[in-house]
Amino acid sequence: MNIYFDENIPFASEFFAGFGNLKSFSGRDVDAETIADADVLLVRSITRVDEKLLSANHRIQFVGTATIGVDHIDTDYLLSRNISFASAPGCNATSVGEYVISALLVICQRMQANINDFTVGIVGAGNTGSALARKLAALKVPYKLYDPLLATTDDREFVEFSEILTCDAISLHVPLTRDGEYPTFHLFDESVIKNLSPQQILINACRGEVVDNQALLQQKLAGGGPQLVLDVWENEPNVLVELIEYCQVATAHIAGYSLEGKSRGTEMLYQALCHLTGLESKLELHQFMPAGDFILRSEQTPKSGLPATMEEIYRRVFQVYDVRRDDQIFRQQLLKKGFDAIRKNYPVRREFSALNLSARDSLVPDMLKSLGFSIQFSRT
Ligand SMILES: NC(=O)C1=CN([C@@H]2O[C@H](COP(=O)(O)OP(=O)(O)OC[C@H]3O[C@@H](n4cnc5c(N)ncnc54)[C@H](O)[C@@H]3O)[C@@H](O)[C@H]2O)C=CC1
Ligand SMILES: O=C(O)C(=O)[C@H](O)COP(=O)(O)O
Repeated sequence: MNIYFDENIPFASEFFAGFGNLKSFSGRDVDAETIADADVLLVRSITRVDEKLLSANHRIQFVGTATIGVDHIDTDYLLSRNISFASAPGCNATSVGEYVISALLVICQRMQANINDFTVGIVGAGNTGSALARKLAALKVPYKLYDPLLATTDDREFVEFSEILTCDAISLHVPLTRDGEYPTFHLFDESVIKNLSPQQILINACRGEVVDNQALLQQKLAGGGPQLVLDVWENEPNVLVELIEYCQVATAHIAGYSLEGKSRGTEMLYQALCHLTGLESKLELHQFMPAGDFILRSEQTPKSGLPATMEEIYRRVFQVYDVRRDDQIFRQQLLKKGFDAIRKNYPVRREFSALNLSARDSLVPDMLKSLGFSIQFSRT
């Protein structure tokens, strides 16, 4: 069996060597000829899988994407050729939630605001939106959910889109869709954006095309528009460079790039391929995952003035993930190295759960635990 995989899929060799011959490719450059003899194709979000890519291949049985989003896959075409398909729903949802929490704390610190005074509007209440909601709940930050597709079947309380637009921060967690009753392409178009005030925060960590980037830029040039946290951009890798200087946080589509998040995607495809081939699923991610290794550097501690408990939250969140690192890399390296190179060389980032703390070392162990950190509550 020939297994072709994107070179940016972590632990691909560890998980898939048992299935046959492994060959890696560059996700942006792969073409029909390269994968003509693939039985299995494993991609990430930058590879469009469609008739053009698979036209020269008459043997492929399985396509997997180690991502949550599937907007790069022509699933109708796969179905028409009876090719099995799997994605990795939820694999990096925690990572996205932690990205948004880190970004909100950075902005609160800059504004000298208290995160508990914010209400966060979450657009899309699936895996990533819910991961964020759980972390906000842990911090006792009020939030509202908008998801018209879930509203009729889900027990949680939902609000109208218009109510979301009044929130202090709005965080987007929808798939990119162009059809159906609730398409998300340019859900935030000029008419929506122009009604957001400069005091509001707009966070996009789903797909760039959900927000009209030109309309954002025009609002910013006119002196208006919300404060921006942009992880995703229209037309990646060719982003609207002029918009970057207007962002509080700007990053290279890495919200989901924790080592755990990316690797869970690989593990989920392994499980799907085991299922398809009838092979017993013996490998588990924890066999390959290194221990977390965190050193708390003095510059990561927040400025004083916060309540001690909140200071502890800032300290621990930034100890594991400070989004300013990725913002700085993006601003410094985008023009010199390019969008894809920043993503390819992404430094190892762990999730909050990789930091093991003793309850005795913390002022707020319960809150940190609910936020996702590993806390040992010992009796002695
Ligand atoms: N920046 C990054 O690194 C990452 C980005 N993503 C993106 O985030 C998207 C969402 O991920 P998940 O939450 O895991 O997906 P999900 O499928 O679990 O949840 C998406 C939710 O959005 C809702 N939805 C669909 N259309 C909507 C609309 N018009 N208005 C409001 N809600 C709507 C759906 O009903 C669903 O509940 C993915 O499709 C992917 O494109 C995902 C992971 C990482
Ligand atoms: O899972 C998703 O959906 C994402 O957006 C991924 O984090 C994107 O990562 P790449 O597939 O582009 O490496």
